Amino acid sequence: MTKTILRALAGETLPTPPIWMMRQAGRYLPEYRATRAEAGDFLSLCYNSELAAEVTLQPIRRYGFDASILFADILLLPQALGVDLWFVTGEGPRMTTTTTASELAALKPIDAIHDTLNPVYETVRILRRELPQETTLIGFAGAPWTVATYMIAGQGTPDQGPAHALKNTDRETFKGIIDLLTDATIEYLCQQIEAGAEVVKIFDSWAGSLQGQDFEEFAVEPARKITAAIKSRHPGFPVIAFPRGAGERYVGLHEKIGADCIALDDGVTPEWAAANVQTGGCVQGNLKSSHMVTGGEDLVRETRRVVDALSKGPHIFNLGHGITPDADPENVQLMIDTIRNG
Ligand SMILES: Cc1c2[nH]c(c1CCC(=O)O)Cc1[nH]c(c(CCC(=O)O)c1C)Cc1[nH]c(c(CCC(=O)O)c1C)Cc1[nH]c(c(C)c1CCC(=O)O)C2
Repeated sequence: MTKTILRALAGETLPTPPIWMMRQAGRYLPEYRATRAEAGDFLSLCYNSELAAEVTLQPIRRYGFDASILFADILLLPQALGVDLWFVTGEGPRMTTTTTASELAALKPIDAIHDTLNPVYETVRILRRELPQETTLIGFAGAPWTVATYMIAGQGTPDQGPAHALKNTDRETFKGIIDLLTDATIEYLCQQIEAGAEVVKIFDSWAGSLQGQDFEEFAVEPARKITAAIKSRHPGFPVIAFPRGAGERYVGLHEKIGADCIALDDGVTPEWAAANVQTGGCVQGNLKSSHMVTGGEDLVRETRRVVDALSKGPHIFNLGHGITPDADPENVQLMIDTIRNG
């Protein structure tokens, strides 16, 4: 029997939506913290295929989610292109910046990325052997714009200011970065697919800060190119696009990007999404992740609200963004019970 997530992605309306959560393998789980300590640090965990597979499996064992997402990070790709990457505890990622034509030219050729990323493909192979038969394996990459915002600033920024500045002052170099990331992402995702990923998701966490034509050119168009290349090499292969913060621009995105599913953040209501986005195909989302911290009746009510609002079309239940380290694991169970038992 076809796995539930693949059925939803193919456009089927299911009586109970399949469930997974962004960042489901993460610091809110004691077993994750233990394995991360064993690995030493976050990046060592990403490149240790056995341990990365182990943390991917932990939330599947604990909760029986319908899908698991490969444990890795969107910033491994720029690292594979030759950028220095490290994580500062309590602050987040840091990397050497790429802001000039010569720095762009000094990056490694796309063919070389697999030397660094091979352990990620090995994680995928291990997972396909070890996941329960009914669990779908999702691979992923960052969208070019979101990855570029980190490469240009050298860190996370509240408003992606440095990337917007480069876009406006040296458009040629900026476009060169986007084009390189687009092509590299295609190769990266295709290797994940060949290793056994059954769906891929493109994370564009900062899509919402692109305005007007920039949104079309640097959020929609790269996602469209990546999706088209994947589907030309692997006909019918399902793709989820997550242009976070798209707001009203979520309308029509299935068609524009060619994706099978559009993932929704919590900036739109599920009722609005049912009327305006789900009409184009499967949607994923969009419970506020703060309910995993606060729990209680609000969690139950809002979970039911998302399920009910999106029940008339293809829907994969998820949060609007990743679960946070302060979430209570019991609230995750309450959410799942609410979805599965009404
Ligand atoms: C912007 C971004 C990154 N990484 C990612 C994004 C896009 C999605 C989003 O907006 O959340 C995506 C990502 N990061 C991670 C995954 C694995 C799959 C999953 O569990 O969803 C995925 C899909 C693991 C991770 N990536 C990171 C962690 C926490 C690592 C740890 O300290 O153990 C995990 C589980 C670290 C990370 N990685 C990144 C940041 C900014 C941080 C630090 C912030 C934080 O600490 O939460 C870059």
